[in-house]
Amino acid sequence: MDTVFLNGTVGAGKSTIAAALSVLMTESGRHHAVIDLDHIRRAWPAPEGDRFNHELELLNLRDLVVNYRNAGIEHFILAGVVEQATEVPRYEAALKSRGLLLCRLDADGATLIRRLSLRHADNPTELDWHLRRADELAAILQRAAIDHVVVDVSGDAPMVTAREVMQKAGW
Ligand SMILES: Nc1ncnc2c1ncn2[C@@H]1O[C@H](COP(=O)(O)OS(=O)(=O)O)[C@@H](OP(=O)(O)O)[C@H]1O
Ligand SMILES: Nc1ncnc2c1ncn2[C@@H]1O[C@H](COP(=O)(O)OP(=O)(O)O)[C@@H](O)[C@H]1O
Repeated sequence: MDTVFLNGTVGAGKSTIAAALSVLMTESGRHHAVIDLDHIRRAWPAPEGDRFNHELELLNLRDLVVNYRNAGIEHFILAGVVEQATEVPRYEAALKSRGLLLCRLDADGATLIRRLSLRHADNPTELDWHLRRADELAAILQRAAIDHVVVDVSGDAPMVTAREVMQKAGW
């Protein structure tokens, strides 16, 4: 297993847990990289029919991974969204992965509202979009049921969740 893909709805804590995993991997001396997929698909405009710039994200990932692997990186921690099973092998190919754990972070509705309200406190329009998308995407991900493991993140501190994910990945 060389990759953990943190999946989950908007505000579930993907970026936060990715950072916590990085701390644990550093502590145990393992070469790794964190790739926040939101960052490598943030471009405007997005093409018709691909509003989240998914194709550009995959192209960017493939190129980044070449550089990371040349630099000796052996483990990848990704934070992003996978809605469909057909996308998993596309990520594995872009990563040239020897095993990918798709791990969904699941938070209850009240937790999502609390976290998003804090994160978007300065922008009511953005908060409104994220709250709506959080519900919608949570339902899509639950219905799709493609994740290898689902970890509840409603109560725990990020490092506690990160330890649980490390264990599930066998890292
Ligand atoms: N299918 C799918 N693929 C990728 N990303 C998805 C998807 N569905 C929702 N999201 C989440 O949408 C949030 C908004 O992203 P952005 O602010 O970059 O908006 S946009 O891409 O410009 O539309 C951003 O959430 P936050 O990271 O919480 O802001 C994305 O993670
Ligand atoms: N385990 C946690 N406990 C408390 N707050 C958290 C936890 N995980 C995430 N948060 C907070 O919730 C918000 C959303 O987390 P973030 O990592 O940005 O989610 P995502 O990447 O899934 O959109 C952030 O403000 C973050 O600081």
